[in-house]
Amino acid sequence: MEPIKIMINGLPGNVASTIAVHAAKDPRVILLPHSLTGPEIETDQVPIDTMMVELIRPDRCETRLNAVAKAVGDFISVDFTHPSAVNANADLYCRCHLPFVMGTTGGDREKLVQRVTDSDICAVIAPNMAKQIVGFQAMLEYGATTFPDIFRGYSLSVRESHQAGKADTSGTAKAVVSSFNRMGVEFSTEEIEKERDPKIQQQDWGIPEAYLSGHGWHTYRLTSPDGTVIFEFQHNINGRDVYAGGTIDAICFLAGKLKSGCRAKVFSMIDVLKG
Ligand SMILES: NC(=O)C1=CN([C@@H]2O[C@H](COP(=O)(O)OP(=O)(O)OC[C@H]3O[C@@H](n4cnc5c(N)ncnc54)[C@H](OP(=O)(O)O)[C@@H]3O)[C@@H](O)[C@H]2O)C=CC1
Ligand SMILES: O=C(O)C1=N[C@H](C(=O)O)C[C@H](O)C1
Repeated sequence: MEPIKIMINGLPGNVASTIAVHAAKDPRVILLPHSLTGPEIETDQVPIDTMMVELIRPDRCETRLNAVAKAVGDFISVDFTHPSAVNANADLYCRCHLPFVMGTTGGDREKLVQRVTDSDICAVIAPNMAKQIVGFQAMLEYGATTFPDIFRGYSLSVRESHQAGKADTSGTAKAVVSSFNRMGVEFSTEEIEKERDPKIQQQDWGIPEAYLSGHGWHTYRLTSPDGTVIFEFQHNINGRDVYAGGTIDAICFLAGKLKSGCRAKVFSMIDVLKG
């Protein structure tokens, strides 16, 4: 298969930068030297591997995306930007007929899916690209479908810790809560306990100092009504490298779907893992 051209949006942000460095070395993809960036970014380019990547601020994004598409032909956009940009960026990709992988969390998720199904493109949308976490989510979905109400009456606590700059509540935690809801657990995503204080993260949680600026630790605890039974699920990720493999798999999966003529469809990372 020919390498797939991709644009990684969200540079010089943390996750976009990590994924771009991996992509630049991966023979399955060709990283285009352009990236949509935030309104606050003042530099015009950023080094990734051996290339300089042009940074495109929101006021120029549509003109530049159309110009790049005209110059290089088909490509897949990969979005690790900001929760506040999710719906506007998806709208932009749809208007420009650009299939995309959306790793960014937050925004109006129903509207996001609807926008793609009303368009002539396809997208992979998932709050977590780490394949082992996606596998865990698939197990929970299996449980929810096969044994609905298995945890009815149980109480749930959800605690997540991320770097201080994280703008939203974990999208992964919200997705996991929705599976537990389908297993009969009454719990609202507003009840998710967020930790963003590096001091507490290091002292109370034991998160290594090197990863205070980049981690995603999640603990889900289910307790039976009389307190005699406890289940605890935990996934603790240090750094961001783990998201790169799944993201590049998602790009390849999406390219395959487009080649087979698929349009107006949203896929999850569970679809990618199964595919
Ligand atoms: N699906 C997954 O597996 C994972 C998802 N994520 C998600 O990825 C997202 C990014 O996380 P992270 O890299 O840590 O965040 P950062 O804040 O480090 O980076 C976000 C970048 O996006 C830029 N940005 C803001 N608005 C726009 C816009 N309209 N268009 C393009 N770029 C924009 C920001 O610029 P500025 O500084 O100007 O705001 C910043 O450079 C989050 O939603 C996070 O939850 C993270 C890890 C894994
Ligand atoms: O912002 C992050 O860092 C992460 N965001 C995703 C989320 O909100 O669940 C995935 C992971 O937890 C890291």
